[in-house]
Amino acid sequence: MKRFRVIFVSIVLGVVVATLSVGSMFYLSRYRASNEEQARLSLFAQRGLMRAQGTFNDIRSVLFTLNSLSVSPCTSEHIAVMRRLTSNTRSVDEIGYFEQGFLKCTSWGPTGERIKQTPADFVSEDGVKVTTRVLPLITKGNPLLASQYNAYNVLTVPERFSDVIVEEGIQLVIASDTGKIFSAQNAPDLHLAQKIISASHLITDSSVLYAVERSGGFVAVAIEPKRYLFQKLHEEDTLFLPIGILMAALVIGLMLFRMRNRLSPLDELIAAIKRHQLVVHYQPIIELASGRCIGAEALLRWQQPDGELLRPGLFIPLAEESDLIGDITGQVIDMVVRDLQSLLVKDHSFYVAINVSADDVKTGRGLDTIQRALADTGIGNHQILLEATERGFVDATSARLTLRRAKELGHMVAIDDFGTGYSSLSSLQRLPLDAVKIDRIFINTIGTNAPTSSVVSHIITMAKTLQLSIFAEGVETQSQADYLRQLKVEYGQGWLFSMAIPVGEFISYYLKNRELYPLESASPRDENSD
Ligand SMILES: Nc1nc2c(ncn2[C@@H]2O[C@@H]3COP(=O)(O)O[C@H]4[C@@H](O)[C@H](n5cnc6c(=O)[nH]c(N)nc65)O[C@@H]4COP(=O)(O)O[C@H]3[C@H]2O)c(=O)[nH]1
Repeated sequence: MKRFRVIFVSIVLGVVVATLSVGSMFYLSRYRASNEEQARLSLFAQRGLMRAQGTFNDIRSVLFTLNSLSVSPCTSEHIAVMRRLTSNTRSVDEIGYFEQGFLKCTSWGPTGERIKQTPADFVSEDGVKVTTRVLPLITKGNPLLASQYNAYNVLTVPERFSDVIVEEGIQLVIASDTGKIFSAQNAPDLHLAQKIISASHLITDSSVLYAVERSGGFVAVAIEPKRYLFQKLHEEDTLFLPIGILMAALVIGLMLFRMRNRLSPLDELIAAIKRHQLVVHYQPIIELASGRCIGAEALLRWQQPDGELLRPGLFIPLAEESDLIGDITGQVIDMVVRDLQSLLVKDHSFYVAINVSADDVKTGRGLDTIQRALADTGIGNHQILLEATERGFVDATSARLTLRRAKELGHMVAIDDFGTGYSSLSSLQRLPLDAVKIDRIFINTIGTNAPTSSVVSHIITMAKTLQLSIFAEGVETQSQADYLRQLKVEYGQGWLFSMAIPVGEFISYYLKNRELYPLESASPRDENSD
C-alpha cells in the first residue's frame, strides 16, 4: 500500500514538475520574444516620430523665414529667395505664394493658373495648417503634403516624414493625432493604423504586433505581422525549451532517486525510527507454580500507516546489519518507561524483559542507554531483565565485560532462544548469567514423538546444574505448562496465557491477574537485589 502510494505520488509529482519546467520555459520564451519584439517596434516608432518632427520643424522654420521677408511678392528677387530655400532645405520640395486665397507664384516662377489654397487637415500648435495629398499642379507629380502659414505654402514629398531605416517586415505610419495619415513605409494596412491611432486602449489583432509613440500632435505607429514574432519565438524556443527539458529531467532524476531511497527497506526503517512508528507490545511472563503474572517481555512492532503491525523478525536483522539497532534499543527502553513507569514503581517485584542485540552486548552501549532512560524514574535496575541471544556471546571477552557490568548495575541477564545456537554448557559456565529462556521450538516438541523432544528435559537439567532460572517460551497448551511445572521450570510465557498485547490491554491483564493471584511469591530476583 505504502509502496503503491510512494510510486503514485512520485509519478504525479514527476508529471507536475515536468509540465511546470517545460511549461515555464515555454512561457518564458514567449514572454521574452514578445517583449523583445515590442521593444524593437517601439524603437522604430520613436525613430519615425523623431523624423516626422524634424521634417516638420524644417518646414516651419522655412515658413517663418518666408513670412518675415520684406521683398515685394513674386518679383525675381522673391522667387530667387524661395528657390534658394527650396534647394537648401531637404524637407521642402516647392514653395508657393498666395494672394487673396489664390496661388500667385512658386519657387519655379510666376503662375498663370488660378489655384486655390487648400483646406487644412491638421493645424499645428503654432498655426501651421497641413493638408495631406495635394496634387502639385505645376510638376503634376505624386500627391504631396502642403504646409501653409499665412501667404506661403510649402510642398513636401510625404516620404520625408517617415524615411528612417526600418528592418524587413516592419511597417511605419506617421500621422496627426487626429488620425490624418502623412506618410507610410512598407505598405501598412492604413485602416488598421487609423484604428490604432484613434483607440485609447490596446487593440487586439491576432495577426499583428504594434507600438505607438505620440508627441507634439504627431503619432508614429510601427506594425509587424505576427509571423516575425513566431520566427523569434522559434529562436527563443531552441534556447529555452532544452533548458526546460533538462531541468525536468534533472528534477525527475532526483525524484526517482528519492523514490528509490524511500522504497528501500533501510530508508523506510530510518524514517520509521525518526517518526516513532515503532511500538512495543507486552507479553505477560507467568510464574508457573502460582499462575501469577510477575513480568512482561517487551516485543517490538512496526506500525505501518495502514495500521498493519510488522513483526521484529522482518526488520531487526536489517537494523542489526545497518547499525540502527542502538537507536532501536534506546526507543524500546524509553517506551517501556513511558508505558509502565507507574506500574513498575508501584510494584517493585514486577520486571520487564527487553531484548538487547548482539551489538549492544558487544559494545556495552545498550547499558548506558538504559541507565539514562531509567535515571530519576523510580524504576529499579533489577526491574529490567536483559535478554540476549547466543549470537551476543560469540565474542566471549566483550560479552563477559558487558554482562558483568550489567549484573553490577543490578540487571538480570537471560540467554534468549537457548538451544538454537551453538552455546555449550562450558561456554555458559563462564558467563555471569541469571536465566535461560528455552526457545519455543523445543517447547513445541513436549508430548510429541519428535526426535528433539528430549532436549527440553536436558536443557532444564543443565540450567538447574548451573543454578540458572528457567523461562519457557511459546507455551501454547495446558499439557506443556503442566509438564514444565512438573520439571520445576519457574516461568513461562506463551499464547496459553496471552499473546503480546498493547500496553493498555496489558495493564488490564496484569490487574485482573493480581486480583486472582495476590502478591506473595517472589520474582526470579527480589527487589532488594539492586
Ligand atoms: N508461535 C508462538 N509464538 C510465540 C508464543 N509466545 C510468544 N511468541 C513469540 O515468540 C517471540 C518471543 O520473543 P523472542 O524469543 O525474544 O524473539 C524476539 C526477539 O529476538 C526479537 N525482538 C523482539 N523485540 C525486540 C527488540 O525490541 N529488540 C531486539 N533487539 N530484538 C527484538 O524478535 C524476536 C521475535 O519476536 P516476535 O515476532 O515478537 O515473537 C515473539 C513472540 O511474539 C507462542 O505461544 N507461540
